[in-house]
Amino acid sequence: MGAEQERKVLDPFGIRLGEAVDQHGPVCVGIDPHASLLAEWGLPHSVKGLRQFAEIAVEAFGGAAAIVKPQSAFFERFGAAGVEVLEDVLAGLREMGTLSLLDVKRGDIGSTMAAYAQAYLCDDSPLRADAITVSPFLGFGSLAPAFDLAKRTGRGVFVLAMTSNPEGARVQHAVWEQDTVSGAIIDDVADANALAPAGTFGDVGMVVGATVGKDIAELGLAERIAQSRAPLLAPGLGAQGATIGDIGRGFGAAAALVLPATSRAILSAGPDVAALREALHTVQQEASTLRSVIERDA
Ligand SMILES: O=c1ccn([C@@H]2O[C@H](COP(=O)(O)O)[C@@H](O)[C@H]2O)c(=O)[nH]1
Repeated sequence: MGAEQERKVLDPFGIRLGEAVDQHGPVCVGIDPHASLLAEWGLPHSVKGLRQFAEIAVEAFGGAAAIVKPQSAFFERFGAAGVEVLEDVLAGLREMGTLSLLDVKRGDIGSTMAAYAQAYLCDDSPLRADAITVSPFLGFGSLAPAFDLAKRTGRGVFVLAMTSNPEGARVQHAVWEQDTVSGAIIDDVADANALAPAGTFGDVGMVVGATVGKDIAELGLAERIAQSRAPLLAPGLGAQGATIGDIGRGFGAAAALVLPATSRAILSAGPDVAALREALHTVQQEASTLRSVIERDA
């Protein structure tokens, strides 16, 4: 993408995401360069190995997935040189016209949150992504600087609501003023998306693990999640044990908003680019089948 095109004001994130999902299906594939995957791919555990891994992943997934989610931690662990590779991953996806969701799970007091927002959501930030993950556990209101900047620059923010790990429930299912913490976050996100045009995703998404379908049912949250209009990043497929079928069974009315997300289960098909694309395609077909069933039953 040329500099001229890059300066163009982006359409709202929710609209761009909807178009990408229509084109490629809803699957979000992760770029998580685990030490074990570098070894499996025959790459050295070094910045050079990280770069090769990242270049192969961008080649495989760019232009093939609706949205690609690099996990910042696996780049940060190599220090400044690793972060430089992450910048190049984000630039590579941009050049290929593929949406990026940087998984950084930021959250802090408002004034510091504003600086995090500038780091990832500004048009001229070297680490800019189309969307980032954020943590609401310093209070939902503390995330306002990220929502504001994302809105101004056509970007998105995914708020942790019901995470895929078993430890999350202790905090997220806690009850306060007769509602669960997750329930309150879901309603705050719904308010943030209140002005989204009908029939589109809102610009504020949520993280709701593919593993938590049973909890959604038990806590009676499916309808409230569906009302939020939030695109739902649903990690947990494959390596964490969840299946596309679990989403179909557990998410009820909210299933239509789900972006099933997986990293290791697809990356373990590498380093061959065609094999990575094939692994992605298999998950995309399963997710598309689920989508057709949901649309048929709606
Ligand atoms: O609740 C959450 C939030 C984020 N993640 C992230 O997604 C990927 C999952 O990787 P797999 O290899 O498919 O297990 C990883 O980057 C996590 O940090 C999550 O799993 N759960």
